[in-house]
Amino acid sequence: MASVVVIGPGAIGGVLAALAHERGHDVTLAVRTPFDVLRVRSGADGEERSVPAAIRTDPASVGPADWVILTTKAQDTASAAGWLKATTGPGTVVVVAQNGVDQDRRVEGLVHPDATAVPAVVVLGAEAVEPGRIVHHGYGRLTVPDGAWVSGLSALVSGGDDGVEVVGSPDYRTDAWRKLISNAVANPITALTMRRNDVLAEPQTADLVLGLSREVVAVARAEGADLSEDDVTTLRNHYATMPAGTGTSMLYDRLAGRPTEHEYLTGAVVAAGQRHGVPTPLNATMLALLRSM
Ligand SMILES: NC(=O)C1=CN([C@@H]2O[C@H](COP(=O)(O)OP(=O)(O)OC[C@H]3O[C@@H](n4cnc5c(N)ncnc54)[C@H](OP(=O)(O)O)[C@@H]3O)[C@@H](O)[C@H]2O)C=CC1
Ligand SMILES: CC(C)(CO)C(=O)C(=O)O
Repeated sequence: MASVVVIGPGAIGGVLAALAHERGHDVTLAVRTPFDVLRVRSGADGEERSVPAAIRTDPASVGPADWVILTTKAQDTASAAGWLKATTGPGTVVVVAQNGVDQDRRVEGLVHPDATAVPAVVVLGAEAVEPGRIVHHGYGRLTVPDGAWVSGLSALVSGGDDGVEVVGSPDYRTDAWRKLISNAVANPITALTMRRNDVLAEPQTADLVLGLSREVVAVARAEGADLSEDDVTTLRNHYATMPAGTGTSMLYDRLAGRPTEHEYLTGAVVAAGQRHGVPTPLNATMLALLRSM
């Protein structure tokens, strides 16, 4: 049994915490807005399970753990500094399960110097409908760089009918940028239109989806990621077949009136484009709109 602290058990952290608890691990939830018990539902009509993991609101009440899974929004990482300091020690593996690229750099200087920070690409559809109450809309995969942590992370959250697959990648940079295509397309379009993902498959958004994706691929290639037009095609096919009713984390934030993560998604694309002299006019336009929301 491993000790696991999930910092920010909202949509993603709630699902991962439930899985680790149900697999017999000692799970602590490090929360900002308190709730009585974590509840996770698989699918909008599925059965809701209660997850009696320990809930803590004060970093002084926790100590170093084997695993720390950070699932706050990227812009909230700095506000979790107290938790990261209290829960990490020599040997702690800190999985930064957030969208964007270079997630591990976000915790530099915030974790114990002998802890290991591991970035994770999260492919998992989930929604926090209220603090501590999560709907897992479907699928689940964490992609991390190849390394010793892959089997340990699998033991926390994989297996069974509802487990999350953990994949060790030999080319994590490419995987992170591939995921960022989706986050620079789907997240802004759904958040700005206040529509669920079906908006991405409609004819009036087709040129925008294509143009935004191609800009991200061009920037990603300049960053050393091995992406191509095939990745754009794959994404468009994916949008054509997505289950009805799903949305994006940025849409859920906008619906709930919370700050959005755009600086770490569209903002990261525009900033990298500027570094490499790769034009990103469509992403820059989206960024201006997102900043004005
Ligand atoms: N939801 C999804 O389908 C997907 C999300 N992602 C990515 O995963 C990451 C997590 O997203 P998601 O789970 O949707 O986000 P949520 O907003 O649902 O959850 C984030 C949680 O972090 C908590 N939090 C924020 N700051 C702190 C803090 N200082 N201390 C403790 N808790 C804190 C929030 O608390 P409070 O209740 O107070 O707001 C909230 O419960 C993001 O990077 C997102 O882009 C990736 C793939 C899909
Ligand atoms: C589900 C997905 C892939 C949409 O881009 C996502 O990462 C998010 O909601 O943030």
